[in-house]
Amino acid sequence: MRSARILVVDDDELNRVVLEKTLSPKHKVFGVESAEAMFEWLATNSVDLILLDIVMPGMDGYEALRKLKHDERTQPIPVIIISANDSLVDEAKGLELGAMDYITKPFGSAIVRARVKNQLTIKQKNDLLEMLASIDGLTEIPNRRYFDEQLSREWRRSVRAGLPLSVVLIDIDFFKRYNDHYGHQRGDECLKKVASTLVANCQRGSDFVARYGGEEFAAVLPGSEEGTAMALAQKLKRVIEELNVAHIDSPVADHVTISMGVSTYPGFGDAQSESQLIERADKGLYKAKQQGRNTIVFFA
Ligand SMILES: Nc1nc2c(ncn2[C@@H]2O[C@H](COP(=O)(O)OP(=O)(O)OP(=O)(O)O)[C@@H](O)[C@H]2O)c(=O)[nH]1
Repeated sequence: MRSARILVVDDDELNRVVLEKTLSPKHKVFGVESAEAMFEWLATNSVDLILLDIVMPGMDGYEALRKLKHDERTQPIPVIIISANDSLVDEAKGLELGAMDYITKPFGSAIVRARVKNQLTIKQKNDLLEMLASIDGLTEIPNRRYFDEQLSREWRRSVRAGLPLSVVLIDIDFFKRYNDHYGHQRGDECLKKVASTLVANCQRGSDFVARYGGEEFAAVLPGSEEGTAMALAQKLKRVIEELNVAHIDSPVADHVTISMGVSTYPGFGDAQSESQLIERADKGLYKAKQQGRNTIVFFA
């Protein structure tokens, strides 16, 4: 098992030190003395597992657990309660609130190590499943499911922070003709090449590209306004042309080209939801197709 990042939340310094000794050096262990300090720490740090005490001054462990499980950013972090409260009622309450395990104090080092190992194994498997469920099988880039989830997250973040968010819908021109002419297998190869080229050229900050549908891709550009999004779309158009993948049956060029629709929030006719943002990019893409393909249209 790889080394994990573990956060110990306990007001008793001795407990923190003992747990750190128990789990180091195999794992990187951090300690904070209160639930409030935990949330502060989590705002800027990532962690694989939390060991949480219940009775603490200020916010208690149950309240902290409830809060952790209510926030989509901290909800997936497994929590093991380590508490001197040894009644079945306490244990049941902790598990019902979403803790993965409950260890009573005084604890034995071997038990702590074994239970931590179990939870980390489960987390690793869950992370792998989550990753596999988010990847498109053919192109090995993020799939539609990942796109929908992330766009929705980025949308909320942009609205909250008052920051722009752009979407680019990308469609390979005359791809049916490509398949018909070169065969489905070459079609698959072409999709893979286009996908990896789009991804390689869309790496800034939290930008990402996903496979949106058959021969459609979508780029999400958090923090980018119209000008930046259009500049990126121009670049994507150029790099796909530069791939120079032969497409002799295409009426627009002798190589593979793409058409794009771009939309930005906030725009002139402000989108009220992420689906409206996509709708507008889709209208842009439709216009780009109408205008003869191998082109980009911004839709406000
Ligand atoms: N090889 C391959 N082809 C696919 C895959 N997914 C979708 N397609 C094909 O993509 C083609 C899309 O065709 P259309 O929607 O008519 O679009 P188009 O031919 O690109 O035409 P325009 O978009 O109008 O330029 C269809 O022939 C699909 O069979 C895939 O995974 N592999």
